Amino acid sequence: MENYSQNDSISKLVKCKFPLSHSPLVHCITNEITIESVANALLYINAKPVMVADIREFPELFEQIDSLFLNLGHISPEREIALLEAGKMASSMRIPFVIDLVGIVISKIRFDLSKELLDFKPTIVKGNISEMRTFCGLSSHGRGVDSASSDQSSNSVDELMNAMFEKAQNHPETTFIATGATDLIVSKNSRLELKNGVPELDRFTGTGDIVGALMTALVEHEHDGLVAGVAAISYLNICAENAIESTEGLADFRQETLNQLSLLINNEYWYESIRGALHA
Ligand SMILES: Nc1ncnc2c1ncn2[C@@H]1O[C@H](COP(=O)(O)OP(=O)(O)OP(=O)(O)O)[C@@H](O)[C@H]1O
Ligand SMILES: Cc1ncsc1CCO
Ligand SMILES: [Mg+2]
Repeated sequence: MENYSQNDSISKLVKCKFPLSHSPLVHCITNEITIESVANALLYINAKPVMVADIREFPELFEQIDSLFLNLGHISPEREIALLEAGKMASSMRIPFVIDLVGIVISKIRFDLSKELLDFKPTIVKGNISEMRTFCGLSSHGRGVDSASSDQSSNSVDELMNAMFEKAQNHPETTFIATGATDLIVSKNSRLELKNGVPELDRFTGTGDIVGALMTALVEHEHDGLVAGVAAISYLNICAENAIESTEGLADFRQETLNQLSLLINNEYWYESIRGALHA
């Protein structure tokens, strides 16, 4: 395994992702708690958000969108129907889409829904480390929508990386991503760890939703979930590293992290700050 210093091969992967060469129209079915932050985060990186949950509009809307974000954060019977219908349509129309496993540790309803959505061959399935452990059938200490520090020990992270790699062998079209102090990005042929970010990212709500939406903006028609995942996580986490330098208090930190989403683009060499390791 390579070390966690700035890593040339990872940097080369993501170099081309920012700034976006066009403004992709990103359809989000997401939770009401963070929906405004998610929409603005997409606008700050020059993508176009559109939040639509009424399935009657899907046939026309799906002719217009470039990618789709399906977030399980606040489900209801109607939302469940919309998530499944959207996954089915994206799959049949070959529109890249991302599933965010928010709160999957809470109930069997969310767990079963995530498995149904997996059948539609998403480009990316992501969650925090505890959520991804539940999804992979491992024990998990997650509470509500947050991950547990006990799931972040190096043994637990190694165990999760192996479980995700096994999943990827059975689902070769999908990239599996677990976020936390260490982020794991796994596809059929690749395993990566990323180490940017600051612990305060776990202290305001919506960072997971935002990073999920950012990767949705970056998936392209060749459905490259791995590169989109690495670029989105690294970009947000380096924004947060910049923000922590100049702020005090969580509300200011939140504001400045979001502000940095629109500013870091101006640094042509932002990707040189990525710390990661690529497993052979
Ligand atoms: N302790 C940490 N150190 C560094 N970066 C972190 C840490 N915890 C989370 N992050 C970063 O914050 C972002 C969100 O990850 P996190 O695992 O908190 O998502 P989540 O729990 O799904 O978020 P949400 O609060 O929206 O539910 C990711 O980019 C991740 O790399
Ligand atoms: C707090 C919370 N509860 C359901 S979704 C959500 C936002 C974080 O994803
Ligand atoms: Mg969190």
